[in-house]
Amino acid sequence: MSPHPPLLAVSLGDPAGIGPEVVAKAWDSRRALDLPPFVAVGDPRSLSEVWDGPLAIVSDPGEARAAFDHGLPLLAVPAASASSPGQPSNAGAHCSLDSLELAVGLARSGSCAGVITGPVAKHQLYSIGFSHPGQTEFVAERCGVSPSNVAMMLAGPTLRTVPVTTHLPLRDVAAVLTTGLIEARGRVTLRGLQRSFGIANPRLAVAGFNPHAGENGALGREEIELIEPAIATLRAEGWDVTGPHPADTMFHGSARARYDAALCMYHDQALIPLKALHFEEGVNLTLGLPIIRTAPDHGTAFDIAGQDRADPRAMAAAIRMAATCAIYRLAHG
Ligand SMILES: NC(=O)C1=CN([C@@H]2O[C@H](COP(=O)(O)OP(=O)(O)OC[C@H]3O[C@@H](n4cnc5c(N)ncnc54)[C@H](O)[C@@H]3O)[C@@H](O)[C@H]2O)C=CC1
Ligand SMILES: NCC(=O)COP(=O)(O)O
Repeated sequence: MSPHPPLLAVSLGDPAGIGPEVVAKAWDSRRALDLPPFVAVGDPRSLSEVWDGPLAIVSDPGEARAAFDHGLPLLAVPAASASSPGQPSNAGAHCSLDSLELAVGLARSGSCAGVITGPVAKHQLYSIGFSHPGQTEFVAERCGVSPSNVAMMLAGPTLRTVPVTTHLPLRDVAAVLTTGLIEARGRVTLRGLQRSFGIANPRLAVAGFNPHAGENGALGREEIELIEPAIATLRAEGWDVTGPHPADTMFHGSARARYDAALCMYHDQALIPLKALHFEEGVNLTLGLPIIRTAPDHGTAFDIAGQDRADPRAMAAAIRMAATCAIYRLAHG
């Protein structure tokens, strides 16, 4: 890490999930993993339920840097009622949303150099009136960016994927896919590869939608009618874009070596290969924002919460990636 690492904000996510545990374990490993300083944002009880380490309650993020060596700095957002690990509640969902709001605000105001969001349960948030598909779209809205102009990138050591459509029923995907949306996600991805990863001439591989990328129209016409025109436009803008590729053959090792990111048509097309290869260290990164936002690739894992079984490596990778992007942006604008 750089000699002056940036301070980051980390929301704990749902207090009944594994977010508090993986954030605490990441802090425990801060020296071994050379993590930058961060301030956690969330419910103090959710941490003390699962962790015996030292908490440093702070009232201002400015206090966090000095506290970080000796205790996990926490901006407390107490839940209205205590929640037990593995047992989500409305109070916990409200707390996760308030923590997200505060942590995103710290990044937007410049008090922190970026935000890492802990896992939330989408169905819990929907049940308290959350109207965004996920945290990605929430953060975009808070930053004044249209959801179609951001991209959810899942990044691991040998693969980066971006789904064009995110959280919607599979049967609705074809109706939502448009050439304009594919182009927009492709453009955000290509610029993000330049801006956040320092790849001067990024290569984007675009997946088909149907089996065998439509088999020349015999197995579906989305490739011909929607995807090929989007690829042609991006190429005409000068980008290195290939496809549409049959999705089943674009993720093996030698195929992955031919591109910097894969643009996929729907959630599972992008997330299955990433999690199959890199579940333990996968990072979810939102491209196209004025701020830096990352998250671990996993969810709330209510099935193991409170059992000391949660692996903190994806959270640590998300913290590290946010710091790397912040340092890169500081140097290159
Ligand atoms: N960024 C976010 O906020 C995300 C939130 N979710 C939410 O999480 C909830 C649960 O989703 P699932 O599909 O069950 O995915 P999940 O990632 O929570 O769990 C899937 C499986 O992986 C295991 N697992 C997950 N993270 C782990 C870790 N760090 N260490 C060890 N084992 C781990 C779990 O125990 C479970 O068996 C959903 O409500 C979903 O909305 C899911 C993905 C991302
Ligand atoms: N499956 C990825 C995921 O759920 C991440 O969503 P988001 O809350 O970061 O938008």
